[in-house]
Amino acid sequence: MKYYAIIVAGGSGSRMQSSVAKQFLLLDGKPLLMYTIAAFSQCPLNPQILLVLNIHQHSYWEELCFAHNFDIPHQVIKGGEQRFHSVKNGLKAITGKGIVAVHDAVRPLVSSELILRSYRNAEELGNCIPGITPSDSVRRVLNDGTNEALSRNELTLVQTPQTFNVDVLKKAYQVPFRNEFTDDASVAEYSGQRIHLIEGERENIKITYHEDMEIAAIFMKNRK
Ligand SMILES: Nc1ccn([C@@H]2O[C@H](COP(=O)(O)OP(=O)(O)OP(=O)(O)O)[C@@H](O)[C@H]2O)c(=O)n1
Ligand SMILES: C[C@](O)(CO)[C@H](O)COP(=O)(O)O
Repeated sequence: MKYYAIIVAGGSGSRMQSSVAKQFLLLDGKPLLMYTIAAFSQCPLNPQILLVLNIHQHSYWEELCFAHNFDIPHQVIKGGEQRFHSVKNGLKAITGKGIVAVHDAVRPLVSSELILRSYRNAEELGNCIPGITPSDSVRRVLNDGTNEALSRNELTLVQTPQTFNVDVLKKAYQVPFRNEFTDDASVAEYSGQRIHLIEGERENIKITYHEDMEIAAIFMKNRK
C-alpha cells in the first residue's frame, strides 16, 4: 500500500495578524511547518509528503529550508484560494492509488502515533478523522439572537490528519466549493461517505491566534 500526506500550508493567517504567515513562525527557533513535516516523515509507513504553499511563498520556503538545513524530502505544490482548493491541488498531484492523510500545517504537535493510527484506521474503514470531546459547555446561537444549550456529549472537536482512500477523496473533491466545506470530512460526507471518528489528541492544537504559539511552546518544551 502507498501512503501520502498532503500538508496544507497555503493560508495567510488572517486571524493571527502577524507579518509572517503563521506556518513560518518560529517554535524553539524553527519554523513550525518543519515540525509538522518531520512528524509525518517519522511515520514508519513512509508517506510521500506533498506540501501545499501559496505560489508567492515557494522561494521563501526554499530559503528557510536552506537556512535551517531542512532536508526532509517533500514535493511543493501551488496553493489555492481556500483550504478546499489547496487540498484539491494536492490531490491532483497524486497519480496512484493508496491512502492519503490531509493535515493542517499549523498543527505541528501532531504525534507520530496519531498519524500511524490514522493511516491504519483509514485503510481498514475507508476513512477516519480524529476528534476530542469539548471540555467547555456549549450553546447554539440562533438567528433571532437567542441561544440554547447543546449536549457536549454529542459533540466532538474535529482535528487533522483526516485520512481517506485516495480514489474516494479525489471523487469527493470534484464538486464545486461550498462554504460549509471547512474540512475534508465535510467534503467527503457531502459525497455520501460515512465518516469514522477516532480519538484525537489534546496537544494537537491548531495555531490560530497568538496565544496558541505560547501554548505550543510549552507543549514542545515538555516533549524535550
Ligand atoms: N487557501 C488556503 C487556506 C488555508 N490553508 C491551510 O489550511 C490550514 C487551516 O487553515 P487556517 O488555520 O484557517 O489557516 P489560515 O487560512 O492561514 O488562517 P486564517 O483563517 O486565520 O486566515 C492551514 O494550515 C492553512 O495554511 C491552505 O492550505 N490554503
Ligand atoms: C480542518 C480543521 O482544522 C478541522 O478542525 C478546521 O476545519 C480548519 O478550519 P480553519 O478555519 O481553516 O482554520
